[in-house]
Amino acid sequence: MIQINKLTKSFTSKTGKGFKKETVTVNAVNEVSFECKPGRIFSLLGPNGAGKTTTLRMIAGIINPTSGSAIVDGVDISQGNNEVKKRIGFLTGSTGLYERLNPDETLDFFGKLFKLPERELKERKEYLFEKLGINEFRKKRMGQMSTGMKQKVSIARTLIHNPEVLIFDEPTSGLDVITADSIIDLIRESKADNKTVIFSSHIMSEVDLLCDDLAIINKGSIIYNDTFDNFKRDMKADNLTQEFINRVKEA
Ligand SMILES: Nc1ncnc2c1ncn2[C@@H]1O[C@H](COP(=O)(O)OP(=O)(O)OP(=O)(O)O)[C@@H](O)[C@H]1O
Repeated sequence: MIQINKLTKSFTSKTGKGFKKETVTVNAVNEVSFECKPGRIFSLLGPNGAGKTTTLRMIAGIINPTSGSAIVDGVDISQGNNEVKKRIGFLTGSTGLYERLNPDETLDFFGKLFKLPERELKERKEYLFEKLGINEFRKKRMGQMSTGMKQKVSIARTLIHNPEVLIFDEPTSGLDVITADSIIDLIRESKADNKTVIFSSHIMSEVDLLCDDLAIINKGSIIYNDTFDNFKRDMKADNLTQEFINRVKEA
């Protein structure tokens, strides 16, 4: 379960030189509240720069909110991010991988970091490698892999400790349809295992495949938050993408 209440993030930066130096504040996320339930997939949908990544990074304890609160699997994020990290798997575009390691070594490394017992680590690794089609390149160094291969390994590394809460920031970004499909399949399986899943996207077709609950974020504020069934039922446009565009423009 994820419960967030009035989560807000402002970034302040300095621009210009000498006397012309100015402080600029960007209100990236503005009093955002929503709830993600176990056994359901929650989509955070929004155009570029809407505040999706910033929201997810706060939930994952990577950055501190300016104000507001988030409870992740019973843990308040303000209590420190180590407890939160044990409970979540966070996949983002910048998920780090060591160039010199192969997938086998990578998962061993992260499994040990989470103090997984050896047998559990082995079973989990084999399951994820099979599920994501990593076996054929499990001994290849990360530095020699394609974008899609790296993304698969990033996902396996994110899920190695079998977390209760899965946070995916644009999980299929840059992937071909076959690779994207195996990731969508894994997300569905996590839902069947009663995990809490949240993913961000700006691709409506992907949302259509996975979503149970939907929030649309625009310019840092939530402009829609309901079940996906209700979204489809109340739709005025001919298709989901157009409905999304209309709602963002009308907000
Ligand atoms: N570290 C930062 N410093 C200053 N501004 C930032 C920082 N991170 C994000 N922003 C700003 O906050 C706003 C929201 O950015 P964010 O990355 O959360 O959007 P997004 O919805 O994930 O976009 P995209 O779909 O393009 O990835 C943007 O205006 C962005 O420029």
